[in-house]
Amino acid sequence: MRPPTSNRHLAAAWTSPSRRLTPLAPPPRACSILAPSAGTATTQAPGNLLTEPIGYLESCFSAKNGTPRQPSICSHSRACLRIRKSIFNNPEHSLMGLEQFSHVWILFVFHKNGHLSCKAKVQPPRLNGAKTGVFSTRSPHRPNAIGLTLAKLERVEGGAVYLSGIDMIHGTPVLDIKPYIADYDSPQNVIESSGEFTLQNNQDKLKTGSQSEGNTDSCDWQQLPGHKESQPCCRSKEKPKSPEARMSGGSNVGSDDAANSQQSSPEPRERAAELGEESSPKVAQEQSGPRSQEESPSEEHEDRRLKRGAGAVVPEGRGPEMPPRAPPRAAGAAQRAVVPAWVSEAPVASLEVRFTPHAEMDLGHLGSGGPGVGQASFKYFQSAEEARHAIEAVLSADPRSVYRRKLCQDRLFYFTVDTAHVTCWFGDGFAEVLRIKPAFEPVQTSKAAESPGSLGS
Ligand SMILES: C[S@@+](CC[C@H](N)C(=O)[O-])C[C@H]1O[C@@H](n2cnc3c(N)ncnc32)[C@H](O)[C@@H]1O
Repeated sequence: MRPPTSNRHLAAAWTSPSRRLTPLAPPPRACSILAPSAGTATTQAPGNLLTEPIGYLESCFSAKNGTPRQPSICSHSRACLRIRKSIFNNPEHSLMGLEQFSHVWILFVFHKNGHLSCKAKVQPPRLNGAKTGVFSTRSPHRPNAIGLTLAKLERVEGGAVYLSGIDMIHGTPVLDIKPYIADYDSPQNVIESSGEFTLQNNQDKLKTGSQSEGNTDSCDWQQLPGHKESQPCCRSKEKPKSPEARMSGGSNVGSDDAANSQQSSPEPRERAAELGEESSPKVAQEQSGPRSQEESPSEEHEDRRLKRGAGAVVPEGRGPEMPPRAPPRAAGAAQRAVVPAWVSEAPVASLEVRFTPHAEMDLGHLGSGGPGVGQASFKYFQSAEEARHAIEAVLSADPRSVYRRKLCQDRLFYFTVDTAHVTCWFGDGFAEVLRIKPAFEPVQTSKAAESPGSLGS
């Protein structure tokens, strides 16, 4: 039976690593991605989406639950991507020069979306139950289940790329890697450069495209009634760094372009960085007043095939729907990345994170491969302290779905990071870690010696 949406195709297609060049059902519009098949001259009919993962991510997060909602939440989260030999006979050739960049964009497939419907409106955790259009969010549940993450490039080794600050789970099919180049990828720097974008055309972009270059961190991805469990959201006590800040502190040398553009980092970008949205062009709403665009009541029941384009309407993020579009921005605004108020002033506070003495002890044992732990130690973290930071970062961002946050407050929450299986509960304004046990099935890396845990800092 043919699944109803291309999303279903996309997610299903990548469940099996052996699957190659999967044609998706022709969508109503032309779209094409050529698969980077080694030496193959690939042709395709318009409307077919042909992709082949360049590799499958080895990540310290084994499941969606507890995985940060954006990469900047947890700087210690690590992963490794090995370029497959079926893509390039000599994978290392394809990575030549990449080590000169400090950050990379990772394009990937949300292959574990689970339920495969795609709604026009979603409920980002940051909105605590309010809805907004899927394209104004970073929800994994989108017409094409493609994710975009800006990760720190720790090092390149042969045909493998070692990353940190990631928000993808183990086994995620990766479609592409691109270097982060601030001059190209940041509105501020686009304007300052003498490249192909001018102030004027950037302003035009902002005016015409103000609806939904999805740069919100939304996460829940709670797709409305019936969908019980969703995924984490992102606010963090751990102060995430902008790409620029991270670059300047990093050991990698950025490109000239990237280096030049590190010097200016407008305040809105810092805020965006906290949301993991640090460097894609932002053309959302200004934080000044809302402007309504009504939608028909029936729209919330429509899936992606039925209707697009109408903006969601939200009274300051408190109503059932999201804030509306902002009025045309002033000329100066084009020089800055802008995000809606509901992103920068989300109603969900970051949490204080506590560890019970028992949990502290567990963590110590796990880090040292101590009693009851067998030979398990961390594969990605370099120390118990690092594991602790990562757990704190994940929890302070309140990884619960809106459903859990509102209706199951007293339930225990579990997640796994690296080899640590964490049990905690949430109280008013805090999360408390109760137990940390070795995960039964620790995240595997293909070679212990090449574990991202051995990354230099
Ligand atoms: C909100 S998305 C954001 C991803 C990316 N930064 C973006 O903006 O497209 C991150 C969440 O997606 C979920 N996730 C990560 N990898 C996934 C995968 N392979 N399949 C399905 N969901 C995934 C995790 O729950 C994680 O918290």
